[in-house]
Amino acid sequence: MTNQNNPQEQNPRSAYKRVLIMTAVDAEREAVLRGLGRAASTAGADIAPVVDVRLAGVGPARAAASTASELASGAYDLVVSAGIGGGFEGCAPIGSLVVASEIIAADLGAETPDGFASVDELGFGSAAVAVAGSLATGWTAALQAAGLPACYGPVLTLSTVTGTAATAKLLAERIRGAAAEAMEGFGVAAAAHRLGIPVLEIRAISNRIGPRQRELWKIGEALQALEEACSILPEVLQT
Ligand SMILES: O=C(O)c1cccc(C(=O)CC[C@H]2O[C@@H](n3cnc4c(=O)[nH]cnc43)[C@H](O)[C@@H]2O)c1
Repeated sequence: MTNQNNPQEQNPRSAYKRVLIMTAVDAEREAVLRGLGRAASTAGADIAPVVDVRLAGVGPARAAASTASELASGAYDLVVSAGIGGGFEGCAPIGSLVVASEIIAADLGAETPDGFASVDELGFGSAAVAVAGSLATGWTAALQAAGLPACYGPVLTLSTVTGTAATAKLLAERIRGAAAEAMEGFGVAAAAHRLGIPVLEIRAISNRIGPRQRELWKIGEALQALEEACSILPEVLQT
């Protein structure tokens, strides 16, 4: 992170001058800030982009509205949806990180007698937003190189946290390779996409997706992983 007074002059070598990170809740925001703070004390921090971390609120609608309002300043050239999330079994264990390869509104569509039909199939736009691909793969590789368990795969956005094995199975079957779910990514991405601003999503896994067992969520572990991931981000943005 750099001083925010004059970003254009302070980071001439970064492709991204000013980055907006949106988190749902304050505990996530604090974890992101701790990670960025660690990055600020490492070599190269003088050319790192300016990063602002703002609250999105919980759920895609709040996230879209909050992100659109932040982006109205015209100051940002990259947006990141960051926070904790649920991990699909066999893909993303608790404490690991998932960098989105695609951000998918998994419940945006219609139930039909033949199963779920997405908005794409219904002819009302797309339920997927593409991410800044090389940045996303670069972040994943940097996380892995730092010894952190990280994978690259579709991250689903849902307005309702999945709470049964049956729904988890349906989602995994419907969205091939689905790695994680959370509640804000598509809202953040929709706001960014509308303005043509590249977007990323990262989720630190606090719980397994399936039967609801809130008492087993490892939020502290996930927030620690989120902090680690964000300590690496400025370096990734400079390469
Ligand atoms: O209680 C706490 O200390 C605390 C700290 C940080 C975050 C929370 C939340 O409950 C945030 C809710 C947030 O988490 C995402 N999330 C996490 N797991 C899932 C999931 O399995 N399915 C969907 N979303 C999940 C989601 O993005 C929420 O906004 C609490």
